[in-house]
Amino acid sequence: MQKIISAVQTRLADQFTIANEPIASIDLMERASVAFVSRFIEEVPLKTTMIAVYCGVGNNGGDGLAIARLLAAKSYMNVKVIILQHSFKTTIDFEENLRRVQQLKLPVHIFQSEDVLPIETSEVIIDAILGSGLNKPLEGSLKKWVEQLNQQKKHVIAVDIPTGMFADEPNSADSVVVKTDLVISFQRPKLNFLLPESASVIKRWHVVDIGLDEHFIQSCESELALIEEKDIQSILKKRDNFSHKGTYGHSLIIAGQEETMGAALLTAEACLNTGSGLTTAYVPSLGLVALNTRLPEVMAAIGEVDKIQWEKYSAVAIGPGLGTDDHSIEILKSTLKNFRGPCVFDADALNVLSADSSLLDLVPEQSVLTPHVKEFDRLFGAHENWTQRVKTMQKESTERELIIVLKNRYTLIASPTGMIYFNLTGTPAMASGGMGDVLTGIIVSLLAQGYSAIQAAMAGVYLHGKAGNELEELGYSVIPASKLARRINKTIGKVRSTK
Ligand SMILES: NC(=O)C1=CN([C@@H]2O[C@H](COP(=O)(O)OP(=O)(O)OC[C@H]3O[C@@H](n4cnc5c(N)ncnc54)[C@H](OP(=O)(O)O)[C@@H]3O)[C@@H](O)[C@H]2O)[C@H](O)CC1
Ligand SMILES: [K+]
Repeated sequence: MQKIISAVQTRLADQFTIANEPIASIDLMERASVAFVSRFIEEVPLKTTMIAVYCGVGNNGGDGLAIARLLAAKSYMNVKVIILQHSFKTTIDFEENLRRVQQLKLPVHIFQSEDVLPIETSEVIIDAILGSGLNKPLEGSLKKWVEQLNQQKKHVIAVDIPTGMFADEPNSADSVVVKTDLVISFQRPKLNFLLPESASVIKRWHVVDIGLDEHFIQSCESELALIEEKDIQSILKKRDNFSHKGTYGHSLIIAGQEETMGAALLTAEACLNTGSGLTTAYVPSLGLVALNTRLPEVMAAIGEVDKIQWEKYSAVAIGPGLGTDDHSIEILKSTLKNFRGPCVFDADALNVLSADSSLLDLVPEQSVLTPHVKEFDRLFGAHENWTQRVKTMQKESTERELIIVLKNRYTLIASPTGMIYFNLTGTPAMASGGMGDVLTGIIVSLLAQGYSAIQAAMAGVYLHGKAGNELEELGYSVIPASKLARRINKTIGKVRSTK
């Protein structure tokens, strides 16, 4: 698990590393710039590319100057430096790197506040104007310059963070930020890279290790963390000799209506392929033929709700394609009343819960809720931005002792301990109907196999995304959910075998 730290904590990590490694501040800047350049070269391999490095006068600008020098040393022939003198308060490391650049005789153009920037002729712009030191929205000449750069639609690569973007607090909707194709960021992604609002200014981001003290970072107080593969490997148990289907639990999936049987099938198929010992689907009788034909391993439960033998099941998933009519409400109420084991609430189950908060209050502790953003807002109220949603997740999860999985490009998982885990696996190729049903099937299967609710949510979300990444690598530009429901089996095997 990697802690995500704030801009303030990053500065402390920087100072701690300088004092304790020990390393001179200028050498840490050099190390960061070398790390940037090694990734930059992969992105822009052509040495004749015309590159303009836009620098501020703080340490982000200092990085920019060092990067310009390092690129020239790597035989990039057309590197120039533009210094935007937005302030006369330069840093020592900026001054030292300026001296080194001037010795090399690289072209350096300095612009003062009142100056108008000429049209940029370079193909690539490196944005080293401001980094994590941003303490207010861009205004005045800086704002004007950045607006002008954005209009030119160049290939822009930012150093650490796009100029004008806060690392860990929301930018207002009208604030001006450098629009980037790639951000090469230091040591950790910033919180805001992981929230959807960043999409308008960041196409891709990549983190490079600059050797900040990891022990210090991991000991920082932070309730935000990134899930890593090794966390999932330590969760996944191997299937023991002499184990049998009874060892791996019995999942009940309550899903589907006549027109939405596909949701039930996808959930059941994913559940089966994730290793639930037995899987039963409670579906309308009209769905029996489809279920028996498509998934012979899955048993069907049909008929009156009060005939369900709840004690047979180790875990229940309720909601995909269930509808919100009276019958669906009755099934949900019965589940809340009768089932004592772990439960996943998804899709229409969440819609019913949001329409009746007294039912939401009955959701047992340690249940897993898997809303997408609209379902989340229906459950917990409208939000102005994602920073607010992160706070709400944290509050609702700790107060209600629930695991909340807020599905997104980087899915967030809130634990009742107050921690928020971000998952980085997955791909936009997974943005297709039925993907959520598959995730629900994976999570309920893990619950039935005896994993705790937080383990099932974390492993489920990670493996779901990883299966998507693997399919994309196999050439799928869009991934049908059924494809992923079948792939998950292999993904689990691979993650477990690399233990
Ligand atoms: N910590 C690390 O991992 C390392 C970071 N490096 C690089 O350093 C930057 C952070 O550098 P810093 O000098 O702290 O800050 P910036 O360069 O981002 O900003 C410089 C100053 O600009 C002023 N400021 C802030 N907001 C605005 C604004 N909206 N308009 C105008 N000016 C602004 C502010 O000064 P004040 O006097 O106004 O307070 C900033 O201090 C980090 O991103 C990395 O790129 C190291 O090189 C390696 C280690
Ligand atoms: K920057």
